[in-house]
Parts: sequence; structure tokens; C-alpha cells
Amino acid sequence: MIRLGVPSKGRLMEQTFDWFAARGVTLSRSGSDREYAGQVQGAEGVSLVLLSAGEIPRELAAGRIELGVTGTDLVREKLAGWRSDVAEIAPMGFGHADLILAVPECWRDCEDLDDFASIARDFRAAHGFRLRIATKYHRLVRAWLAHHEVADYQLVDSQGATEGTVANQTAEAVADITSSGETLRANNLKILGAEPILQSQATLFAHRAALGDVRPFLAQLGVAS
Ligand SMILES: Nc1ncnc2c1ncn2[C@@H]1O[C@H](COP(=O)(O)OP(=O)(O)OP(=O)(O)O)[C@@H](O)[C@H]1O
Ligand SMILES: O=P(O)(O)OC[C@H]1O[C@H](OP(=O)(O)OP(=O)(O)O)[C@H](O)[C@@H]1O
Repeated sequence: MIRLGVPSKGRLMEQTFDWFAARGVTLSRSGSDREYAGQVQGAEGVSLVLLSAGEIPRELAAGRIELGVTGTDLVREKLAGWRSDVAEIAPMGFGHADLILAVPECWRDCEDLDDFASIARDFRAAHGFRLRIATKYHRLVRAWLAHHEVADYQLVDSQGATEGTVANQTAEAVADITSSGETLRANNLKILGAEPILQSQATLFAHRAALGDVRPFLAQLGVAS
């Protein structure tokens, strides 16, 4: 049996269902919206597992599901050396979002990463603690800042409503996902850097050791492995 892990709620779930339906495979939730069991029609030997998008990377890496749909951001963040356990099969064309670093709009002297690095350097002397960046993307943000030689900061864990941390004075900057930019604008934050830390979209992944087993199903879907 091929276990297919799909986000259990929201637009990501609906758009995933649409993506499979367009390829002749009907995914559906059995019972109520609160029941996390599902059904697959139009494919033999495939079962549906509804999971939190954030848990799908770990389940894929462990081989508890053979196929899974989630954002590329979550796979890269949650799995060190993700390529050894997980294979990227097909970008799905939705769930586009950029992981970015943002600071208050009113920081007029901070327009790029060089400005940010020097503000961070001076911050500790002025305030007695390192400049705080709120994020749930610890691995990706650390790697990106190290690559850009920004060292004088601390990460503050934020699992939701991250853009609010600046107004709440629990962080000076945020690193979070944006798509329309509305949340950043509403919280008076501006993006730093010409390029995002990462460009993400919903993607079909496979447990690498199961690639042989899933190949016929992928061929039915019209995607190459
Ligand atoms: N505003 C957005 N627009 C497009 N994609 C987004 C947006 N916010 C998050 N995403 C993407 O959706 C995926 C799921 O994000 P997130 O972990 O926040 O979802 P969630 O539904 O809160 O998950 P969980 O069930 O784990 O709480 C991620 O890959 C992320 O990049
Ligand atoms: O650029 P925008 O279109 O405004 O989208 C960005 C927002 O969407 C996500 O939050 P989500 O709604 O998933 O809630 P969360 O804060 O609980 O993560 C993300 O964390 C941003 O807050």
C-alpha cells in the first residue's frame, strides 16, 4: 500500500485535492471536517493520510508515508540533509510563498543586509542584548544569515502571528513567509534583501527508499520520478 500524506486543512488541502482530481485521482475526506480519515478513488493500492503540513516532512523521512504534499520551505527547514531521505517529485503550482527577513518600516537607515549587519553589530552595545529575530524557520534563517556574514543576532521562536512580535516588543525583526505582503504591510514591516531567503511552493515529495514502489502511481499521474 502507498500511503499519501496530504495537508489536513485549508487551501493547501483543497488545492492538493484539485491537483490530484485534474489527474484522474479523487481524494476526499471521509465523514466530517473534523475527521482526519480519507479516501482515494481512481488509483489502486493508495491510501490517504491527512496530516499537519508541518509534520509531513518528518513522516516522509521516516518512511511512515511513501508520498507527501507540503511546502518546500517545511522540508528544507525540518530535515537536515533532506535530500538523503526525501526526493522532490513535482512542484504543484500553488502555495507560493517567500521566506523573507523584515524590519520596521521606520528604520530609514536600514535598506539592505549590509545596513542590517551594522545595526545588529551596534545593537548589543546600545541595548545590552543581541537584536532579536522572531521566526519558526530557525535552520534556514541561521544558514542564510551566516552566508551573508550577519552574526550579532538571536533567534526568538515564534510559531504563529510572527509579524506581531515587533509591535509587541518581543523582537526587532521577523523572518517569515509572505505571499500577498498584506500581513507585513499591516504590521508596518518592510522586506530586506533583493532576494528572498527561500522561494517555496507546494510540492509532491517521496520517501527516497520507496521510489521504486511509487513509480507506477507517479506514471499514472503523469509525473516523472
Ligand atoms: N500566506 C501564505 N500563502 C501561501 N502559502 C503559505 C502562506 N502561509 C503559509 N504558506 C505555506 O503553507 C504551508 C503550510 O504552512 P503552515 O505550517 O503555516 O501551515 P499550517 O496550516 O499552519 O500548518 P499546521 O497544520 O502545521 O499548523 C507552508 O509550506 C507555507 O509555506
Ligand atoms: O503575505 P500574506 O499573504 O499576508 O501572508 C503571510 C502570512 O501568512 C502566514 O500566516 P498564517 O495565516 O498561515 O498564520 P500563522 O501566523 O499562524 O502562521 C504567514 O505566517 C504570514 O503571517
